[in-house]
Amino acid sequence: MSTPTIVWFRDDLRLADNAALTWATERGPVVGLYVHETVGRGIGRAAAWWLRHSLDALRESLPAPLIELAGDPREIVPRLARELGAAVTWNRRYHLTDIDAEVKEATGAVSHPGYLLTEPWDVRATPYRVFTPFFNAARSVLLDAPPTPLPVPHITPADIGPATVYAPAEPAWAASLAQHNTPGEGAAREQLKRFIAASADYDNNALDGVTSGLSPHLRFGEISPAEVWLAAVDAGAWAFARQLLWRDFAWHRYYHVPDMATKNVRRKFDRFDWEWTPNAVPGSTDAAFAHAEMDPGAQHMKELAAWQSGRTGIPLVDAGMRELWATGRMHNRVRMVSGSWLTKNLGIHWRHGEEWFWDTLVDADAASNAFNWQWVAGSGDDAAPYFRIFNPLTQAEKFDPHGSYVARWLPDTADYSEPMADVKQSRLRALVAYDDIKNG
Ligand SMILES: Cc1cc2nc3c(=O)[nH]c(=O)nc-3n(C[C@H](O)[C@H](O)[C@H](O)COP(=O)(O)OP(=O)(O)OC[C@H]3O[C@@H](n4cnc5c(N)ncnc54)[C@H](O)[C@@H]3O)c2cc1C
Repeated sequence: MSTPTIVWFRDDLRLADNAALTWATERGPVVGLYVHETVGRGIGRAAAWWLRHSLDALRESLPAPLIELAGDPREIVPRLARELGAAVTWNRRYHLTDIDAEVKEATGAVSHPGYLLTEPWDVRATPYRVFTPFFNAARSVLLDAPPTPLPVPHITPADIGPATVYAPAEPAWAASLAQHNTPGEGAAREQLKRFIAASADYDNNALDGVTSGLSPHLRFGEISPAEVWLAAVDAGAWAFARQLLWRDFAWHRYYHVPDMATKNVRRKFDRFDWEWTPNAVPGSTDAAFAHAEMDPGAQHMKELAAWQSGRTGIPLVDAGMRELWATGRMHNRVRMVSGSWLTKNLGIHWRHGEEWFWDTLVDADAASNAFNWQWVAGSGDDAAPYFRIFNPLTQAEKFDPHGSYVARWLPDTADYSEPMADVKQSRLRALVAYDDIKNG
């Protein structure tokens, strides 16, 4: 039998339109590998839940062994390649690139595109920092040379005996996540089909509007963005297709600004007078927050805890935070409104919000989360201007006019708390804080 090829699965947990898998199949027998990486930022708990089930679905559909190991891929992948006498291939990711470079050097691995519609170095030599020109250029690239998704290949399994499986524990709220989510390639394709049938009604502003619900499927690569893009173009769903390019844009920016999850993109925000700057906390580092060392009695900690648990006294914010906890998802508009409340009205640093979303969103991804938090806070590329502070009361009137979203996630208004901050006063305070840095 010819030498096997290891397909190192990462954010591409699918068989269809998987360039690395197709490439490996054409060479001979295939063995799948997933590494639960212990280097870099650990995956959040809700996303880890999704990942577990997505890997189980992949294992069921992949007609080849799927080895799961935990550790440093720079050690694991070359070792396994040596043991099996195997070649290595993968689909590219746009972060942790130093790790991939080392593994490539050690194994001669071959990489392929497929996580994004466009490569970060392809749309323009000088990367765009503003979305609209990026969108126009990327759309032209995609319309001039439409992507051509690959079919599911005919896979020959490598004969390696029983595959190792590593199964991390489920988070405490997994039962509730399971009620609202179905991970896996089959579910992703079903979801796309359902959405395309309703895509004429796409509206990502109204809180009861139709959206695709595809973000966690795209996050874990259970369906390729190329397949989703072509379905959208076919259906004439342009407003939706435009959102897909926000995803590419966030990843392109993250590729060029890899410390986006910890540092203000617009450095004048380093001087902003946040109530609580993460690296001002004794013992904390950029990589990890030392929550245990903080004073739980401090006002800003109480405020953060109230925001996390949906008890700020602002109905739209609290409904959103409860939706997040119950489902691992949150409507995009409510993400913006609750993020604005935390960073602007409560004056708490955006990294605390980013960290919470990282842990509780099933679609949490390194680029989209950091990019959007900095967008909300005003400190990012093409960000909402700082003085654009969402008023959560008028936002609710406009986008949830019958109150059905709030009623769904916040039915228990009897013991409902008073707002922790006055909407108007806290807005004015935020604007004064911004005045201090705006001309720097
Ligand atoms: C503070 C904040 C944090 C966020 N964190 C994440 C995150 O960790 N992961 C994530 O996938 N999205 C994130 N988003 C973007 C957006 O809220 C979700 O992608 C969207 O709500 C998912 O629902 P949907 O699949 O029904 O979206 P649809 O409206 O159907 O959009 C289709 C797809 O386009 C992409 N998309 C849409 N809006 C955005 C956007 N603003 N930025 C990047 N991609 C976008 C997603 O892949 C989405 O599935 C965040 C937004 C905010 C304001």
